[in-house]
Amino acid sequence: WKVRHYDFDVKYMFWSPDCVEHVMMGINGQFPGPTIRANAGDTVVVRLTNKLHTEGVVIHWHGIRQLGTPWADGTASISQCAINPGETFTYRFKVDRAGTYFYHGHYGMQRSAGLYGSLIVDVAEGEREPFHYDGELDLLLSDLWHKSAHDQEVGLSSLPFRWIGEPQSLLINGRGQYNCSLAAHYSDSSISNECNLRGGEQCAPRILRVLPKKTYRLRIASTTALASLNLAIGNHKLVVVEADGNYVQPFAVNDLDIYSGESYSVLITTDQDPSHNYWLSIGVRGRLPTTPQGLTLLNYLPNSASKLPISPPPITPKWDDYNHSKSFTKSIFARMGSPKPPTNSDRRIVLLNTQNRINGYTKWAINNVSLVLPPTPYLGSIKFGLKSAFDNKSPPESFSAGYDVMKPAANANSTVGSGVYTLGYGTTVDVILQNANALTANVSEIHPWHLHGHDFWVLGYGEGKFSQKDEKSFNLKNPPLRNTAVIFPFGWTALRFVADNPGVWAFHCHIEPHLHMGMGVIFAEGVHRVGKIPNEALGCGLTAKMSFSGNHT
Ligand SMILES: O=C1O[C@H]([C@@H](O)CO)C(O)=C1O
Repeated sequence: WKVRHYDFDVKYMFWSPDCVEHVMMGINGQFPGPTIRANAGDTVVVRLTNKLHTEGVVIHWHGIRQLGTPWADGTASISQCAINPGETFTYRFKVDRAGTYFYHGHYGMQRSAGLYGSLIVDVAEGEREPFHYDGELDLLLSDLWHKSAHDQEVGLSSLPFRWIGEPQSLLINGRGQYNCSLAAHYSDSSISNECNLRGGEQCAPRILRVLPKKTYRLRIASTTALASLNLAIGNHKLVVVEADGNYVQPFAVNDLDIYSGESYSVLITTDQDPSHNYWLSIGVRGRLPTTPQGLTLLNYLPNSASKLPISPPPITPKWDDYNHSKSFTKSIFARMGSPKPPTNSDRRIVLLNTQNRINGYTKWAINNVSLVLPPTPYLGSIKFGLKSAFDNKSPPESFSAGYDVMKPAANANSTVGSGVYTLGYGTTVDVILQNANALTANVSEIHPWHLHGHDFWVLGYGEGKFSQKDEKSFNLKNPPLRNTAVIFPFGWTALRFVADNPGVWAFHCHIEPHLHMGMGVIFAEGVHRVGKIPNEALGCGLTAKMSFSGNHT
């Protein structure tokens, strides 16, 4: 087992991810940030230096459970204090399990500003993956706005509310094309001018070079701020083998849906006519898209990459074809031999997802509470018993039985809050995520929910309001283990996990503006078992005052 050292300097820089120059957050002068690569069992050490002039920063290691190191989860106000300009914080954590992961900012809307990169964990040295492949291609998917993340944030927090709208570009490995199209050549394309790229530009696509008659593993992760995506490669089947760092029962599809916060590995076989190249396309699902597809080429060597495919890029399924999405999502099962869930749970928390207006401001609320993060991070305040650091009243376990999930919310009793769900250490917890109508009649949106510190089993999905009898439909035989699960419009999703990782963990919608508008909850478990929190994680709020008096050990 090795220790993998990285030095990350975060700063703003000019960059042209979609051929238009923007101010982006970069790491070591790169966008996206450098790829972290390690083997299962290794320790990753990242010395993060904040070179922003006027903002704090943190980085979350998405999909890494932080067993025994909850202070390294990289969530401002939850696991640590934001790192001040000029300061360095060292993240040290074990990557205990092979898989496809990524990292991203988790303070304000810094993920939207471009603070992200890939984190890939190979199997331990001497071990083998349960499937064969000859080569690997890594795809980190994201979306880009021409409005700055600050501008977006102010709009979301203003009266009247200003929504961020749809992204201007979709990016593959941080590269997209706003003012031209790689596929203009095909008559039905919406953008008519062909890109004139030589390959060295920041917005030139990363060509996927492959040899004929081989098998490749595509590692795909989505760190979009908003967009749900569908990915397809002309003429090629995708065999799904991994989801969120867990092996799944392999299944073949023509295209795959990926929501923000999710990752997949798919195997492709380069068994098509080797005299051609093929398109890989991504397009928006679940919201009326105004964003052109993101494109790159699957380049069969030794063909030139400038040889365009003979057919246009695969067409993204219609944005509101939810049956297509559901059929994909419901095809995902754990690989044989994966850990099974406990047969019963100790507690069931039902979380109603509503869009609300609170004092005129547009918010998202969970059981009528819209999350606001406190100035003192929970991990320190709970460990040291600083009760005044956040709302002591626990948030509701459920919502009123009479609530009509098919109608816009009556907002009378919605509030903002910073309360915590305290989970008994080692108990089995079920969470039912209940979707509902948003503020506009007959509208219910997709929300991908991401849990920190854990994987959960996805026990099932259903339509309408969850009821006790739906429990009978739970899959306890081979439910997939994931860290992110979607709720479909007007539906529910049932999850189960064991609260056995001492720490304080965010559970939230991975859509950046929705989290910012309060769409999340906080779980705390076994915090008295947490080891020594590094002082640098405690230097703000009430824990900072405490460290002056020197009484924390
Ligand atoms: O949170 C959101 O706000 C807008 C819309 O509901 C109001 O403008 C939208 O599409 C969201 O997802």
